[in-house]
Amino acid sequence: MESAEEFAKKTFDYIVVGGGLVGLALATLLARDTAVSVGVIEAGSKKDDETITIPGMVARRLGDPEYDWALKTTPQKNADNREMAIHRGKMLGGSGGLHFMIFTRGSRVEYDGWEKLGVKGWGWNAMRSAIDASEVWTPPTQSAAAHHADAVAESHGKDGYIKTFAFPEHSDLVHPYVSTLNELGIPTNKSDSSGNNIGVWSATGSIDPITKERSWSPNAYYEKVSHQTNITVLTGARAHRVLLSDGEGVDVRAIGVKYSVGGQKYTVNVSREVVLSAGALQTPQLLELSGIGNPKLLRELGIPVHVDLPGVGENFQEHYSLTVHGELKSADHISPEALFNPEFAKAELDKYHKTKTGMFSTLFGTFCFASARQFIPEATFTRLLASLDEALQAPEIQSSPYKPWYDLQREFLVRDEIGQIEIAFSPAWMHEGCKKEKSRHFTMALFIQRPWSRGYVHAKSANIEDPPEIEPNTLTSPADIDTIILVEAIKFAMKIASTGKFGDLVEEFLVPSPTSTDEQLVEYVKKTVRCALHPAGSAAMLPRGAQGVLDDELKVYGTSNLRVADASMFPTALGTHPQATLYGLAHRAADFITGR
Ligand SMILES: Cc1cc2nc3c(=O)[nH]c(=O)nc-3n(C[C@H](O)[C@H](O)[C@H](O)COP(=O)(O)OP(=O)(O)OC[C@H]3O[C@@H](n4cnc5c(N)ncnc54)[C@H](O)[C@@H]3O)c2cc1C
Repeated sequence: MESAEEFAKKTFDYIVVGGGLVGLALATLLARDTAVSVGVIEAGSKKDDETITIPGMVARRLGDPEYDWALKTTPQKNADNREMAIHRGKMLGGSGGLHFMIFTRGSRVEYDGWEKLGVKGWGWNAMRSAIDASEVWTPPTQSAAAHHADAVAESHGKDGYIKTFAFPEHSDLVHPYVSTLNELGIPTNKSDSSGNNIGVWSATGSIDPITKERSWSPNAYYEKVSHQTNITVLTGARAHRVLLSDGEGVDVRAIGVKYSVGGQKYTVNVSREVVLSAGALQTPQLLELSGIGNPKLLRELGIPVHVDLPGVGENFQEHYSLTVHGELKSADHISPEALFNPEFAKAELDKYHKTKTGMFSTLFGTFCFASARQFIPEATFTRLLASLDEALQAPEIQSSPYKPWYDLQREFLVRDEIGQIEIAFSPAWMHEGCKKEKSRHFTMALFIQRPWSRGYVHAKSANIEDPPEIEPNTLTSPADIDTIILVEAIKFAMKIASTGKFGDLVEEFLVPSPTSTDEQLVEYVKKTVRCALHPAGSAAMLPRGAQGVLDDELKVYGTSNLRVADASMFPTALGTHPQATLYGLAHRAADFITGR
């Protein structure tokens, strides 16, 4: 690390803005060639305390301004007018330091779907190789494999960077829970990373199998090159905009980056390329502040227009989630809630330090990805499809630049290989405002995977210090399909809790009330739905005429040497947790940039 002044004196071959999950991995990959110089500008600082590294301590820094940008959406008119929290990591490694470590891939058909939207070379085969290149997988323990963790070596990378290992500890509720899902027609999936994540399985995490610590960009990538003199990471530095050369009628060129440290402003020059990796909420803001975006919006903010690109900030997609809760007949099972007892927590922490086992060495993650027909009754599904098809005839959809996306969404709704809903099972009571010492409860978190609601992220002013306007347009989908999917998912969760071996263990379903009418469930959805913290798509890789911002090689249209490499590039949300895809993205970006 060096001073802002020294950094500003250099001319780097490559500058990466945002040393987050993708940015820091990408900078490392570029710096493997010691003949080139790489500069990274990261607003946060280095964080490697136990609240970040220990799996069982996840979520402790959510909302802490030292670690979290703690952004908020605008009030969501279809969600009880609530502003929703949208946490983002503010540290070297980005949101990779706040996340819950679930490392899983999307389904083959979804990556192939990106290609159907008009981007070439991003199908499953290409993404699979890229994710393989990022991963060093260790087979699960016998116990984890017996609890349905992926044990298939062919589905994983072996010689990459991020260490992955199935979460080692599991609740004794997993077996009856999985048995019930099987009874309800959801198969056990032996390898969720194989290109098919449908079914029920226990998660692999980005966790070091030996140290049982978080494996992420700072320790898995950057540590490998941090001793080299050709990479310089400036932390605590806020990028304000990319400096562009003007060229009438030709592509503009990035020539440097303006940034500030402690209120002092600097510029740094670049000779080859600038890559924006500030994440799906801040990259569109930086593009706009640099004069790339919708000219009308830029003029309103008093920003000179360099590239007329109206797709910047549009196409914003987010998974939404809510939780449902029930009570078990017996308290006789392992629950992370036990950690609310200070004496037990201290003993567990000692155990973790000495043996790297116990509650702090793990997260409890058993997941179910279900296609629409797996959890929505046939008659309801038929009605839903009919009203959706009618809504899709609306002129604004038929003439929309996103028409191919609507067609893809419709195709994916009826296909059985696509997860429309994710159910994350936890042997704990995670309901707001309730007693935390209770330990005879369970929670199912329900995540919509292919949201039809689409919003935007835009700069609110020409000042980078003003957070962007984040408008996900929650629950504003054609035929109200997002709301209906969540309502049906709640009913399915209630069915799980009253069926088979798991149902036998359940005392009662508590929240929402199992006697709720459909109208009451809609109210529950509106009152409790929240961002699932997987924002994506706001500087999408799509054809320029379809509101695209990036070409197939992640280059910003209308520029000759400015790329985006972060979750903004998703052409459409994927039905999975994003980190595996994003590490794969870092490898693809490095290959494009170096011409490999
Ligand atoms: C609480 C939580 C739980 C999650 N759980 C999971 C999970 O279990 N599995 C999974 O796959 N995904 C999970 N995710 C999502 C995952 O972490 C993100 O999708 C991923 O980190 C996005 O990577 P990124 O590189 O696009 O952005 P980020 O990792 O957010 O990186 C962006 C970086 O840019 C920096 N930056 C922003 N603006 C500027 C500026 N102007 N100047 C300089 N630097 C700037 C930021 O400080 C940050 O370091 C979770 C996310 C959160 C918040």
